[in-house]
Amino acid sequence: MDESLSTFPARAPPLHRLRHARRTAFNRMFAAVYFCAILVLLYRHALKLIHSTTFASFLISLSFLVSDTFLTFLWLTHQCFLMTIVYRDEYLENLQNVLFLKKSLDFPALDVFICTTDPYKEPPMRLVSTVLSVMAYDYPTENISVYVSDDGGSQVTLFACMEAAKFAYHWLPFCRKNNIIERSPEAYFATNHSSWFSDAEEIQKMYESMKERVEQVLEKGKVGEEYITNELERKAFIKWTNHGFTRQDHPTVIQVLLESCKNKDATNHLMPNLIYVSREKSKTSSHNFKAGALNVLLRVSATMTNAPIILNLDCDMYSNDPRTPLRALCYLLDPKLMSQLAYVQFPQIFHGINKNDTYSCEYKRIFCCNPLGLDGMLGPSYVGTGCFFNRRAFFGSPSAIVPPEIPELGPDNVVDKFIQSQPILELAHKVAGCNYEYKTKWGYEVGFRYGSLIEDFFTGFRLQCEGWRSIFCNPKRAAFLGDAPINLVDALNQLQRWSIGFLQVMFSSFSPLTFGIRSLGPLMGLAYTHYCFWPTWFIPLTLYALFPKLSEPSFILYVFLVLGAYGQDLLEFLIGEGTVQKWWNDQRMWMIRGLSAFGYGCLEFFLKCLGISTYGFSLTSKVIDDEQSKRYGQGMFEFGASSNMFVPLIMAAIINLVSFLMGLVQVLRGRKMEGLFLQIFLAGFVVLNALPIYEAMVLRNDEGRIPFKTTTTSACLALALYGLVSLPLGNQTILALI
Ligand SMILES: O=c1ccn([C@@H]2O[C@H](COP(=O)(O)OP(=O)(O)O[C@H]3O[C@H](CO)[C@@H](O)[C@H](O)[C@H]3O)[C@@H](O)[C@H]2O)c(=O)[nH]1
Ligand SMILES: [Mn+2]
Repeated sequence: MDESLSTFPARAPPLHRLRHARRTAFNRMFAAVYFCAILVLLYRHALKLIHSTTFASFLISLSFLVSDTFLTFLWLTHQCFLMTIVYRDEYLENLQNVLFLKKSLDFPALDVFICTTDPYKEPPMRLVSTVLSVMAYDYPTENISVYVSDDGGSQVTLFACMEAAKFAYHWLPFCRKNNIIERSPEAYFATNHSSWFSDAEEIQKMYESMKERVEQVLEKGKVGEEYITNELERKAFIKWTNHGFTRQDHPTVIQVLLESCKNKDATNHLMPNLIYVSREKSKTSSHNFKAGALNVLLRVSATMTNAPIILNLDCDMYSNDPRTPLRALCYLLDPKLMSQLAYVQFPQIFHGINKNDTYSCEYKRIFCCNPLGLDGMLGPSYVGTGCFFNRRAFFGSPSAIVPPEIPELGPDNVVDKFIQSQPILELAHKVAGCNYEYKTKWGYEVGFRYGSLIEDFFTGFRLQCEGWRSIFCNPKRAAFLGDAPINLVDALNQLQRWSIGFLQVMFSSFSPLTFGIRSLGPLMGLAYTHYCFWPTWFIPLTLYALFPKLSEPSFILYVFLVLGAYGQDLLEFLIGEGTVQKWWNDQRMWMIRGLSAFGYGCLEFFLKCLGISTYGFSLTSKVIDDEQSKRYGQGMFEFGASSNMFVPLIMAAIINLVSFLMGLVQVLRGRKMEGLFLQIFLAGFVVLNALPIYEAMVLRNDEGRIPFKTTTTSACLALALYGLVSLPLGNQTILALI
C-alpha cells in the first residue's frame, strides 16, 4: 500500500508520505454489524412476503423488499469510501534533490487549461483573477502556459484576457517581491493586506481601473474603439465583425496574448505563455460541452507547448496557494509512481459559503471525505477542476499508447518552433475545428471522455479502468477556491445536471464492483431520502404497513439502521471539519435534492433514453446579487425564481405538516400513543426539516419567498395525492387514522 516509502531508492529523499486513518478499524467492525442487521431485515421482509394473506399486504411487503434491497446495494457501495481511508503529506523541500538525481535540472513544463463559457454568468473579472493566480505561481514562469477556453466565443472574454496579460506585467513582480500568498488579485484586494506594502496602493489602482474597463466592455457587450490600443488588438477583434459570427456559429479564434520567449515583466523576468482559444462552433455539430472544450485545448496545447503536466481549472476556481504545482509534483515526479499515475486531484473548496452552509454546497463528502477513502484503493475520481494530469494518461493505458491521428499531438512530441510561427498556428486552428474529431477516437479512447454531463467522473473512471491510478492531495491551506451557488434554484439545477451524469456513468459502465466504487457515492443521499421520505408520498399506506407495535423487532431494527446510518454519517462529517448545524442542513438538502433535483434528473435521463428529449448544460451562475447575498449571509432560504422543482418539495412539506397535526390531534383526543408514534415521529422529523419552507410560503415578503402560484399548485396536488392514495385503501386507513 505504501508505495512511496518502501520503494524509493535509498539515496532519494521521500517526496510524500501516506498515513492510514485510525477510524477504518471501527468502520470495518461497524460495517459487519450493520450488514448483519440488514440481512435480518431483508429476511423478515421476505418472510412477510411469503406469508402475506391479501394482495395489498403482498404488494406492500414486495415494495419493502425491493426498496430495501436497493438500499442495501447503495450501502454496500458507500462502504468503499470508509474501508481504506488514507491521508497524505508532501515534502516540497525535497523536490530539488529529486530533480537533481533525475538529471533534469528544471521543473517540467505545465499547461493550464481554464474553461469559461458565458461572460454574463461567469464574470470575466473572476476569470482574470483565476488566470493571474496561476500565472503568478512559484514556478519557473517560462515553463507555464495558460490556455483559456472560451465556449461563449465572446470578444468581452478575449478583452478580459488581454487586460489580464497587461496587468500581469505588474502583478507578477509584485507578488514575487512581496512574497504574496493570495495571488488572485480579487482575493488579495478583498482582504486588508494592501497597506502592508508601499507599492500595494499603486497596483490596486491599476487593478480597479482594469476592472472598470472590463465591466464597461461587458455592459456594452462589445469592445469599442476607445479600448483598442494597437493594430494587433484591432486585428483580433475584427473577427467578431464578420457577418454571421455568433456564439453557436463561428470559426476558431486563437490569440497568443503572451509568449514567454518574447514578453518580459516590469522587472525583466520572462512571462508565462497566455493563449486565448475559442474553438470553432457550428449549429450542426455536437460540441460535448466542457469535455469537448478540454479536448480542443489538449490538442491546441500539444501543437504549441505539449507540456507533460496539465492543470485543469474552471474559470471560478482560482489558485489559493502559489506552491500548489510543487505539491502535485511530489507525486507526479515520484519515480516509482509516475508511470502509473494519471492525475493528482485536489478538493474543490468553496469560499463565501454562509455560516451553516444553507444549501450544503460545500459537498464535503464528494470532494473531501469520499476521495480520502478512494485514495486508499485506486485513487479518487476526477472532479472537473483543481486536477493535475499526466498528459500521457490521455493516450491509452500505462502499458500501451493509443497514438493520435497526427504525430504532432502525441504526448512525446517535442515542439521546436515558436508558438506564433505560421505552421504552428495553422495546425492549432486545424485541430480546434469542430469536425476534427469526426471518426476519431477522441472523447472515447483518447482525451477527456464524452457522453455525460459530468464528463469529469467519466474521464477518471475510464482512466482507472485502463489501469491508471490517481492521488488525492488535500493540503491544510486550500489549494483552489471557487464559488458555490447561493440560491436554491441554482443549487438544485447544478445537482440535477450531476444526477443525470451519475445515471449516465452508472448505466454505461456497469460492472458491479467498479460501478459502486466509482460513481455511486454521491447517490448515497438517496438512502437517507428513502428512509425519511418513504412515508411522505404514502403516509397512510406506510403507517398501515409499518409496525403498529413499537416492541416489534422490525421496528427496533429500523431504528438501529436509521440511527446507525445517520450517526456514522454525522461522525464522518464532523471528522471532516464539519459542524453539527452544517450536517443538519446537509441531511436536509439530501432530502430536498431527493425530492427535486434527483427526481427531475432521473426523469430527464429516461426521457432522453426514450429519445423524447435531449438536455443541455445549464451553467451555474456565478453572478452575485447584493440583496440575495445579504439574505444568504443571514442563512435564509432563497427560493426566488419560480421553478417546477419546488412543487414536489412543497407537497411533501404540506403532507407531512397535515399528517403531523392530525397525529397530534389524535393524541390529544386520548388515543393510544403507540400506533401513532411512528406517524408523529417521522412526520415531525420532516416538519422540523421543512420549517424554512413553511416560513417562505406564508411568513416572508422578500424576493426570496416561494411564489404564491407555486404554493397553491403544490397544495392542490397534495390534496389530489391524498385523495388518490386514500381511495384504494378505503376505510381501513381512514379508520386507522380517526
Ligand atoms: O459547454 C460548456 C459548459 C461548461 N463549461 C465550463 O465548465 C465549467 C463548469 O461549469 P459550471 O456551470 O461551473 O458547473 P458546476 O456545476 O458549478 O461545476 C461542477 O460540476 C461540473 C460538472 O457538471 C464540473 O465540471 C465542475 O468542475 C464542478 O465544479 C465552467 O468553467 C464552464 O465554463 C464549458 O467550458 N463548456
Ligand atoms: Mn462551477
